[in-house]
Amino acid sequence: MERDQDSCGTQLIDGNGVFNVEGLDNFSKITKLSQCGLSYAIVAIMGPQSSGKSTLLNHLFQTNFREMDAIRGRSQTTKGIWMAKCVGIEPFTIAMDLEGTDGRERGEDDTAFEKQSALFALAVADIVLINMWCHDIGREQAANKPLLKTVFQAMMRLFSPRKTTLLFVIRDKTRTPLEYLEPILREDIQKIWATVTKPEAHKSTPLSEFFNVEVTALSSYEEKEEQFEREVAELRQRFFHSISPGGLAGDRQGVVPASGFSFSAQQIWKIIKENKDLDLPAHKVMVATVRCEEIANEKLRYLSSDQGWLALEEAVQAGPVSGFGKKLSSILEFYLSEYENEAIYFDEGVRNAKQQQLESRALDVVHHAYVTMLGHLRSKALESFKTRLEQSLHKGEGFAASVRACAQSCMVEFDKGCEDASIRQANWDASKVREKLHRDIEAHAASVRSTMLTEMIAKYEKQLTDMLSGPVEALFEAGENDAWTSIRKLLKRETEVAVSEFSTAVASFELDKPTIDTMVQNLREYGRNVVEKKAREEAGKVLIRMKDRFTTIFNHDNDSMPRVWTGKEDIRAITKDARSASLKILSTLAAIRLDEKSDDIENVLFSSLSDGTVSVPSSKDRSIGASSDSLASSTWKEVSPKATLLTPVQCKSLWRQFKAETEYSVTQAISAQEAHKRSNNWLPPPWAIVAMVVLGFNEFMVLLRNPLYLLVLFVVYLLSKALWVQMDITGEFRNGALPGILSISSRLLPTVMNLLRRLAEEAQGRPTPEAPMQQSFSFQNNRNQTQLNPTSSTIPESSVSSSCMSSTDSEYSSPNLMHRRSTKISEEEFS
Ligand SMILES: Nc1nc2c(ncn2[C@@H]2O[C@H](COP(=O)(O)OP(=O)(O)OP(=O)(O)O)[C@@H](O)[C@H]2O)c(=O)[nH]1
Repeated sequence: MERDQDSCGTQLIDGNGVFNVEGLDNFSKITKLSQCGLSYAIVAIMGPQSSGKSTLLNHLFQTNFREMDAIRGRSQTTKGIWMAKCVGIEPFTIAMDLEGTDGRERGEDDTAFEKQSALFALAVADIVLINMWCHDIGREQAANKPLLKTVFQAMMRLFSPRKTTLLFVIRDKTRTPLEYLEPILREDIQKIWATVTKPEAHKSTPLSEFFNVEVTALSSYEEKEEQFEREVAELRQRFFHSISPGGLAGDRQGVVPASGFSFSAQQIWKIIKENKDLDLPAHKVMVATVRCEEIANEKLRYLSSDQGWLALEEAVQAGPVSGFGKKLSSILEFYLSEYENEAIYFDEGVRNAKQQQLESRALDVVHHAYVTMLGHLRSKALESFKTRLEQSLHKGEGFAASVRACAQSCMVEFDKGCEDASIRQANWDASKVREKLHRDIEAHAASVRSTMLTEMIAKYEKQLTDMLSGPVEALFEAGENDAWTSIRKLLKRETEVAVSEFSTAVASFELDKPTIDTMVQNLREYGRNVVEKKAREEAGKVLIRMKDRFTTIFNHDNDSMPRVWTGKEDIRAITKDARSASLKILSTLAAIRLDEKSDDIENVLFSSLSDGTVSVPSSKDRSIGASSDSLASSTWKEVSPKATLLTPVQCKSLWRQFKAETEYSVTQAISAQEAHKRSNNWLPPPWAIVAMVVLGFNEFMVLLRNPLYLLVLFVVYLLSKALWVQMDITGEFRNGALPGILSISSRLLPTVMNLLRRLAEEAQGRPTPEAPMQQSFSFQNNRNQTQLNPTSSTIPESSVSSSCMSSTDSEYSSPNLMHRRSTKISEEEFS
């Protein structure tokens, strides 16, 4: 039983020729046959039925094949083909017990299975024991002759010699020594070999090329058991290291690796059963193909479920993995070497081809992880570039130099990462990812450069705006003769400063010259535009500027002191000066003069307007002089439309509006002068005073003698004084006696009533409501409304009539003076 367990006896093919696939796989698994590589041997035994084959194998290899019970007589015990592991023999040796030949059980003519099993034994076994009775040697009708013929013919169908060892075991040897028997046997063998029909290629091939022929003789097991045992033990020794050079199967050929034995045996038997020719070399390639494929698939399956690989795959999804290439390489290496170890004994061509396939498929399995890894390396390098560039720029390094240095270090870092991620088994190309990184870096650098340049340009533009806007406005406000000369100088100076600073700053970007030139040109144009814009703004406010200038000059003396109209001032000359200064402002703001080109605007304006031909039409003279025709145009001579701020027509209209709105000031000044003169002459003439003293002497004395009269007189005085103050009698008479009397008469009754009501309310002790204040009409200086839109080619005539007074005009806005607004000043007073 123990022996049976060790040898694992299994029926390989049953009596009906059915191959026991499961049994063979089980046998291979238990005996670990598949791990033997080429280091295994197969010994088969064939011979007549009941010739003691099973007995011999069992004694020789400690197997447990079924033996016939001697007492029951010679009948067939072994059906089909059995196999068992030879116990204690090195290397691994399989013993195959074949069904006996010429058996009565299958009938005389049924030799098909005999031939099939003989062919199978020759195809798979390295050593074939031919069991024969000693007494059959030399006999013409011996049972072994058809057997040998069958063997030799089968060998011809294998296509190639395997150098199988045929060990003739002579059973029940007689006293005739082996030395005499062996030549006879060999002669018999040669004779049979000669009679076998051979293919053309092997017609003259000697037997020795196909077979190693060995002969041994054993004593009868039944009669001389001890001697049999001894001789069997000696024979057993010959099976140790049988496949080594010099061993029984030392020069065997076409061995199928042990892991392919099961499949090979199945296929061989299948071909034999189909009665096809058995091409062993082709079969070997076929077995190699199938087995290598199987091994490769198995390794690929193991790789896909490898814990190390799965962990690495998961880790790389989350981020870059240090030593990625090394780890992956060793995992791949492990499975590829496993394949190599298992497939090493198969056909080299097939093995290598399958190995390449396995490598390629294994690389396909892991490639996505590599791509992910490269993606991480790329984004990491890009982020690193961004950070380093920011730091470098923060330190004040030049832009182009920073980009170069950071890009270089990041590319080096990426290359190192790629090197670390690369695997030994593949020469994967990271150049596309590298190029992408390069492009990303360049795109980022371009974006930063663009932002920085935009900021820098904005900074210098702001600098220009700050340096030009205020001073230009001040120069326009000052209205000096050389305003545009000063503006040109200012623009040139500030533009040069900005351009110089900008050029220094932009140098670190290492831009090409045309680009820098364009930027500088743009900056220059920007400065110019600032001035032009300011000029247009000022042109829009020209009316206000003119009025301000007029008011300033008209209301202040040469020492900038407010003027008091005493009657000594030459209002005509002062008005002319003030209007000239205002006209000068109009001339300055009529056109942009940044190109140092001379123009005739000032002359035209002065000649057309300052002589009084354009003025508020009066009843006396509504005609427009011939010289005003020069302003009936929408363009200035020698000034481009682009540089025109105020067209001649606009200037004319503005001047008319200006004059209309400043007339009031002049009128007020004249009135003030007259009033001043009158106020200095309010006492009656001396003769009237003397007459009053002489004629009123009696009344004066009466008053002195009667204090009641004095009291009444005092009350009358108080009332009169109150009325005087309340009604501003002096003010009312400032514009003449008749208007004064009319005004006082119309207001006298309400004023008296008002005074009485207030006195009554005070007598009752109630808080006195403020007397209704005289409504204050003030002409607010609505500058915004009067701002002129310089882009407009024409000024609506209606705007001329709208009042646009400066702040200083408010002094003329008291209600009692308002009605005088209608007073027309005669043309000769101003012209
Ligand atoms: N004369 C003689 N008989 C033997 C010898 N060895 C075994 N026998 C006997 O021969 C008979 C058949 O033995 P097996 O070993 O079963 O023979 P076999 O060739 O395996 O028989 P099959 O498998 O049926 O073909 C048995 O009764 C054995 O005792 C021997 O050396 N000489």
